[in-house]
Amino acid sequence: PGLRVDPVGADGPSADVPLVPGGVIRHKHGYMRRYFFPMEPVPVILTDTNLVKPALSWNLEYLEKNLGDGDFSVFYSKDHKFKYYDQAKYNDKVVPDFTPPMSQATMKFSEFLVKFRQWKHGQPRMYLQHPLNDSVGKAIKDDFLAFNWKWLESVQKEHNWGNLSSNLIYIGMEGNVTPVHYDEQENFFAQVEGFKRCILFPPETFECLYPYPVFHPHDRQSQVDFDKPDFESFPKARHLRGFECVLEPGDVLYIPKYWWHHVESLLGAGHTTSINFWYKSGPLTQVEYPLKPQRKVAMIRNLEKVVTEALGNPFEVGPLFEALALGRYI
Ligand SMILES: CCC[C@@H](CC(=O)O)C(=O)C(=O)O
Ligand SMILES: [Zn+2]
Repeated sequence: PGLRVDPVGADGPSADVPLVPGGVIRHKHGYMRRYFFPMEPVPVILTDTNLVKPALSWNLEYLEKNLGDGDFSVFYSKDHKFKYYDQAKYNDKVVPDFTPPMSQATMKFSEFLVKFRQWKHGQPRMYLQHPLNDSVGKAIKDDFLAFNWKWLESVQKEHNWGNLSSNLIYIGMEGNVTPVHYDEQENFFAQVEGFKRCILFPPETFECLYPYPVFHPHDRQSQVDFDKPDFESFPKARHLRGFECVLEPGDVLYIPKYWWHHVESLLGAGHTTSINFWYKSGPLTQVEYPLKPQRKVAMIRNLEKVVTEALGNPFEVGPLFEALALGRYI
């Protein structure tokens, strides 16, 4: 449903090219949305880790049979974008006109599957995102225990990472997008079913992606809309250059802490299933100079928090930093 001839498709009109305002780019497995910035290939995709090898049999039927009858968190979005927001930061005094861009429901996996399978184009899209916890059935537990933990633990030790904080399973519709954002944890992102395009930008891209203020519900998310960029408000977005790859089942992508990433499920390629492995960072090593960009982003976040708390009002933060910098540092 929803796949129609699109005259602006990369290779000209052909059956089943999805109708996307900005046009699409054909990929061997489906279609990718076209964006305004240049990209080069991600240099390294891990294809032989066997990290989630047992999960390569996790098709929807297997999951329905074995995931158990726990509750699952499912997000709904009126468009293709599932932009994360922190419910806890949703404070109408700080952000008076904030409207959550997606809604969340909790349901049994079987209920999710029924809705997921009968989805019609034009209805709100769905994205199941839930921690793998011990409510899952025995078969899933056994598969999970058979993940390549030995390799993962060797990496964790070698890089002095903290503990594994969570494994989330993601089941998305083709064409779903998680807009560009960064996380504060190291992430091994494993693709299980379907094809996911990941676009990465290094941490120093902070100034071209204009993240929301730390107290905003969209903290860590970029204000730049890749489908409709506002170059007036965010002029440096013109300088964006990304790294892209399309993950296939069995591929693992290392998304380092503070690296920006945009993730989309290829159009015309069926649903996607992914599992991520988020690690807390290890103990702070002593500061080394020159400061790494990650360290500067962490510093900016701390400054925003301290100054916002001290001023007691997020709207005074801008004027204070202007008074501090204009004519003195800029
Ligand atoms: C909720 C976000 C999940 C994932 C993106 C995706 O697969 O859609 C991601 O951003 C991450 O694993 O950090
Ligand atoms: Zn992320």
